[in-house]
Amino acid sequence: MSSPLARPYTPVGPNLSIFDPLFIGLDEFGQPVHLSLIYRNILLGGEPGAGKSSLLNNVVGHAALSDDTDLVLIDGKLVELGLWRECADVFVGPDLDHAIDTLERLQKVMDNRYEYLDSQRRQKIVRDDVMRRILLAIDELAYFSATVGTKIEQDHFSALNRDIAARGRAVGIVDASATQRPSSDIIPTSLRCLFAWRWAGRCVDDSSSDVVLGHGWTNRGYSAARIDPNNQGEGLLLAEDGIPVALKAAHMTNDDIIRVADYAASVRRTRAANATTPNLGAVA
Ligand SMILES: Nc1ncnc2c1ncn2[C@@H]1O[C@H](COP(=O)(O)OP(=O)(O)OP(=O)(O)O)[C@@H](O)[C@H]1O
Repeated sequence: MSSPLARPYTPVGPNLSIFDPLFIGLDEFGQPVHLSLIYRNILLGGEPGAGKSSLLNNVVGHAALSDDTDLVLIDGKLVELGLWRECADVFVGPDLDHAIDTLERLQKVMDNRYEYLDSQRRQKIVRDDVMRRILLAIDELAYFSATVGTKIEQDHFSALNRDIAARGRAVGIVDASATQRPSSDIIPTSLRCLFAWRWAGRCVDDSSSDVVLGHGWTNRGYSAARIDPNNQGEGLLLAEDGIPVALKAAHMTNDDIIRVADYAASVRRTRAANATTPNLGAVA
């Protein structure tokens, strides 16, 4: 089986699919790096300013231009993903109750989809399935799991996110979570292991880098603490079956994002107006 990193071709939007490879940046030789999101989750970690939100915007941008994908965006800072609000089926700002309510509904969608697959004697959705794919993007994870609300609410949020990351992939739900607090309480091993893709931007120390990439990578010579703090967007990208590769993340300026988001929103409005089939996976 070829590596998901090796897929060479991405069509031009708006006919993108979340099944198509996502262009995510350049490797240390200046070569484009693509990755496949479907059936996988992506975790982004690193110190403030490392470039996580910028990279997450690439992920959301690809999904926004993907005709088969709904967006569920949860943004503790409101402004990191806020430019995609018009494209989103659900947009959650710094509101833990709303975030929990949204994840509970997503969990229900996930359960319904499993019942449907079971009734069809199938294990996972495929490209020509009627079920729409869903991107769940969360920035900043720690805001909801450790900062606001009570411990019970935070744990409930974390449990929901973990369940969706664990069971959502086969039913077309991709979880992309970012945090500037890569510590074991925010990203326990049990959560990290659910993310096939992990990108560590500049980290304050080796142990933070290992929290994102996995224990032992620093000892093998891969630590995001060695990244120049002035080199924003530079990081180490790890696929589940590989070794970390240096990646300079693709970067969209604010104006770029506004242009892409406005275009994607208008395509989505047109599609919704012309829709003839019900949306089986709607979370809105
Ligand atoms: N790939 C990139 N190429 C060039 N510049 C970048 C790149 N990524 C980020 N930057 C620059 O770094 C700044 C901070 O990036 P970003 O907001 O993505 O960091 P962050 O890790 O999300 O920080 P925080 O945790 O504080 O939100 C951006 O405003 C941009 O100027």
